Amino acid sequence: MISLTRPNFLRKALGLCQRRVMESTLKEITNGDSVLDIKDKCGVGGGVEDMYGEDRATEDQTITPWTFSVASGYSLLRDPHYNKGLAFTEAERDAHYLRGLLPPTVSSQELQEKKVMQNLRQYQVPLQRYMAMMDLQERNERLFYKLLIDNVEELLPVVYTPTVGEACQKYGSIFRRPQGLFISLKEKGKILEVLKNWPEKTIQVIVVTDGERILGLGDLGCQGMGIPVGKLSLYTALGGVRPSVCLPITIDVGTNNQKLLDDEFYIGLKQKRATGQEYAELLEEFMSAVKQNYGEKVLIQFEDFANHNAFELLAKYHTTHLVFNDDIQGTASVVLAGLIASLKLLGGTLADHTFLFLGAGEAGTGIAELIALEITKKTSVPLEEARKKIWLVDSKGLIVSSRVESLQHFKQPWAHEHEPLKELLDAVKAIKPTVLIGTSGVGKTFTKEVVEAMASLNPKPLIMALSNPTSQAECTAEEAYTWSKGHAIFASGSPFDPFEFEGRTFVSGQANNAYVFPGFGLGIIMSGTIRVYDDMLLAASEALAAEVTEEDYLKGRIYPPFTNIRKISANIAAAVAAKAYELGLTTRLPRPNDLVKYAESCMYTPVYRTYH
Ligand SMILES: O=C([O-])CC(=O)C(=O)O
Ligand SMILES: [Mg+2]
Repeated sequence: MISLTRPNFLRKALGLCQRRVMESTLKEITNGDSVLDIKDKCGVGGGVEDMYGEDRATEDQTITPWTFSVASGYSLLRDPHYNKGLAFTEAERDAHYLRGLLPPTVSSQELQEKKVMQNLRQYQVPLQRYMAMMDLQERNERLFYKLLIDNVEELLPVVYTPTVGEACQKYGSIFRRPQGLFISLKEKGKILEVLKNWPEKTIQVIVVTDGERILGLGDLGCQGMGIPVGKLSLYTALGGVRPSVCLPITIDVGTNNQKLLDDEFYIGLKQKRATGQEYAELLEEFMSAVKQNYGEKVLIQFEDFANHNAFELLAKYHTTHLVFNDDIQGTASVVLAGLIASLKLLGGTLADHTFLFLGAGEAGTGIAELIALEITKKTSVPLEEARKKIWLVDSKGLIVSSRVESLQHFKQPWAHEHEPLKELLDAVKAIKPTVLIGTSGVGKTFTKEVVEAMASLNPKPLIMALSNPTSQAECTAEEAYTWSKGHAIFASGSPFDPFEFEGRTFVSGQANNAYVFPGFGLGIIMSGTIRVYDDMLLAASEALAAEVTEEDYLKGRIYPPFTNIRKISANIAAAVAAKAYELGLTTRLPRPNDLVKYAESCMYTPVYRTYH
């Protein structure tokens, strides 16, 4: 097996030369002469795709002297990309020097899957399951993804919210092997070099955090790394983006979390967060280095930045880079999908409803803006008017015009005429919303009184408790159904088990951005889209809403089950790509005729490959 440590052109060269290389003794080829040698022998030229210092245009750039070799024997068993454990066939054991390194039995991937699932289920503590899954990812990547894809409903809460939240909180203590790239203030001036230390040269998606607002858990500094790692494993499992093109990154500018600063096991910089110019300069260096190293078409997903930086980074880079903020845009797209779907149960159009948010940060204002945009697209109502159907409450109370001077800029469009109100309950009574959405990051804020008030105002109140993880949910599924006497339509950011109330089983939906970002990213990558536009988010929302079936509605859910997520992702990818083609933002030309089929054909599958 050729291990994956080579530049783009080498990949091509290898395709042609693999046999010749395999036939010659296992030789290590370093950069420079021997690499060029291979290129010559294979007749593969350099050119515009070749950005790793092997052509004239980039010859003044420094490079990392990665080597590649044919993995076999002991090292093959320890290479997570190629290891198959007991599933190596007799022929492979002969051809790859594995005899004696494995016990005699040969298992199928299915049997391995059954065994690992059995083992996982024996762990009672969610964090133990998380650690077992991370170990599997480190040991046998394909088996990890096979498990995740085949058992998505069961394993999503393990590798993603809520357990990933606890994992980040304890990341220092459970740390075994580094995952992803850490870029700290110490690397200032050297970020391009750091990127070159990553063994993969073709990267299509980066998820990056600075750890300042991890889920609803606050500043977890460098330990936020669990989030980019988890999000990218969903890119692969749910969206079919190959693991080798995914790169998790944590930018460490310090932390203001005193508990972490005092923790002897903390893995990050032990200093207060850098802000202002120092922060902006590091981010600027990062953004340019990414573009320089990976080109225009790498998707950079911002994740779990604090409000001020999240909005600023998106505003600053959306015209020059392929960027997407999951918490602002991904969450908005998923919630809008749920709202569109819920109209079948609630009746009317979006414009007929009144929305009240608790929380006016990234998710709250992002969702609010996308709802307003959808209303303007569907009616002739101008944006300003559409916004008036949407109200937000922040930690100081209802956002109203008398507060406008003191509001952060992203809240200002929501400052409508109204008397000031401090409490959510008062706002519910005064505004009379049909839809209540929690995006505050603060748990237990949809109290019994609030839910009862919603139920007294509406025959079917729509209640979304979006904050993550479960501990931060504004209310639980049980509370929403019980307090509304079974009338609420409920969705939450983290999963809740089905709940039985007065003989009826309610299955709530998980309004989590995980429904959209994997398919959204796939659509962008497969079409070679170079910028993200809001219309693409709307297309994703409509594609997701279209996946909700009668059967789902009967159970009271406004999202489809995650079991079908690969098909859903292909449809979202196709809808996003179709919109990008329509807007002229794509570079993969000509446009494939059947975008759904094309999306499916691009998707990574984790079945074992046969090694010759
Ligand atoms: O990660 C999740 O579950 C959803 C999300 O982006 C967040 O809560 O920040
Ligand atoms: Mg997030």
